[in-house]
Amino acid sequence: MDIHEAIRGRRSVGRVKDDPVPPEWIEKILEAGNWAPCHHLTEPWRFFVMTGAGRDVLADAYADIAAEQSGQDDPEFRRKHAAKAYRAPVVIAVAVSPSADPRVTRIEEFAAAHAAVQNMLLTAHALGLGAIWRSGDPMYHPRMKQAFGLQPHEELVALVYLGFPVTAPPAGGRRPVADATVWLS
Ligand SMILES: Cc1cc2nc3c(=O)[nH]c(=O)nc-3n(C[C@H](O)[C@H](O)[C@H](O)COP(=O)(O)O)c2cc1C
Repeated sequence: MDIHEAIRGRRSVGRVKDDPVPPEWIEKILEAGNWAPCHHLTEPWRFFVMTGAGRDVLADAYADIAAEQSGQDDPEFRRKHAAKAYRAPVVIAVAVSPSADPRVTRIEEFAAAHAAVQNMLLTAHALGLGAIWRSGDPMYHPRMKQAFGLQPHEELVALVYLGFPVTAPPAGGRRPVADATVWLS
């Protein structure tokens, strides 16, 4: 797929089938993330690939966070929130592990991890998969960090849900790029 076609044709696809995604496709998506640019070659991204029961880690965290925030803890309530983890057959949690090197600017470590996510979304799209970058308040909760064994200085930056799309997404839209651009010549 042509790069411009991939960039413009990629859409956030939230509704995907339960069908499994071939592991080699997942590897391809991870490989794309791993080739993102990064200042000082820190490669600060970390990937947690959840499939099948591996998604229970995320489900339990969603349920615990919702229970803590609402004060409700009945099984039905927990199940409803846990269900979010099973919206796709593959969920890849992307974290950033910022380097301690004094030359490194923390915000740039996040920039690199975000670039990794975009590489992954584009690769998923080029493979014909549907994918969506999800965050949401629970992603930033300490319980979510604990779920993936992150250290205090590390953060989750994305929960990438992916699978085979149920339907083709509607065409996207953006304002004209000129509206976001200043030419200095
Ligand atoms: C940092 C980030 C976080 C996002 N979090 C969510 C989310 O929690 N839920 C969601 O439905 N979409 C989320 N999105 C996807 C955006 O809603 C989506 O990219 C936007 O609507 C544009 O649609 P498109 O991706 O199809 O072009 C997120 C996107 C980014 C970049």
